[in-house]
Amino acid sequence: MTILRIATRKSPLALWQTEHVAAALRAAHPGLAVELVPLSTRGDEVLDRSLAAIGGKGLFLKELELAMQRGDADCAVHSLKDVPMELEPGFALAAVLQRGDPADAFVSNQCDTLDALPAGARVGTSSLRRQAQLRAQRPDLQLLDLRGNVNTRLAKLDAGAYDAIVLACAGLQRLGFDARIRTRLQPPQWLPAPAQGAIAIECRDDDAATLALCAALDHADTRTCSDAERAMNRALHGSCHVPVAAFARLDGAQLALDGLVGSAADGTLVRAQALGRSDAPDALGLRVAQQLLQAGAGALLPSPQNA
Ligand SMILES: NCc1[nH]cc(CCC(=O)O)c1CC(=O)O
Repeated sequence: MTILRIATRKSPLALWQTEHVAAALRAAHPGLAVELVPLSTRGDEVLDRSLAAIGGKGLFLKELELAMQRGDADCAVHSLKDVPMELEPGFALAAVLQRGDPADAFVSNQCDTLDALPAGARVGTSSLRRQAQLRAQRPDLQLLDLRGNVNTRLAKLDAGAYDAIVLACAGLQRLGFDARIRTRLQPPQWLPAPAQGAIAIECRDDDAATLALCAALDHADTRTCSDAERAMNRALHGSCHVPVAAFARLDGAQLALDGLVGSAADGTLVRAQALGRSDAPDALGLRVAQQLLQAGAGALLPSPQNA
């Protein structure tokens, strides 16, 4: 391979993450030439309708996968939380990099904490998972839609459209906005999206050269935790249509997984937790999914015919 070409979305966060992967690949393979191939995706272009309405998060991957199929790019960089539980046939996750901060962030120009917001305050987020947890903790809040990239969301907060917003700490930190984080909304009380904070590299599953180059960046512990979280979400048929949250942590050979399913409409939360072995993350994910269903989560999930 003469040059490794990495497809990326054009948002500031996507470009940061892809530059980070490019630098890590150059460091792991001295002499390797790495280039970015920035592309527009339908998920970035259509901002006036909800992601669920235009086809879900897979839209962010489609254009990048087409570029890999055409041979215009060798691999693509994604936030792992935006990658559907089932990859398109012919593609594989060549690496999952060491996770950044997995927590959500409470961001406001008025208050330090969610509890300190005045009654009826306006909070922006389009994530059903975040809406459900906000409703559970503060049923009085007015929840408002908020889409766009991280910079756009902060600009809308600063323009006064919201009293507070909830974003991922990892995205804020990567873009140099650490100082905007007023509170880290931490597990196990507040759970992030499955695989939040982890960056993944996708490539064609028959591209042995790219798979081998990217393998150097794979972080075993992050892979283990994100596998457990994604297995739970997969078992619940989770997608961006469903408020599902999960967080796994490793303690030696022991893996602990917290999961929840919620209702964005009324703030009902069903929670489950289990311990398992670090060499069987998928089994633990399945077990927590079953516990959630036994505890009544099925009523909060869309029925298979609507999914
Ligand atoms: N939903 C979009 C998205 N996808 C990944 C991140 C941040 C980085 C990450 O969580 O890995 C964000 C922004 C956010 O949720 O605030």
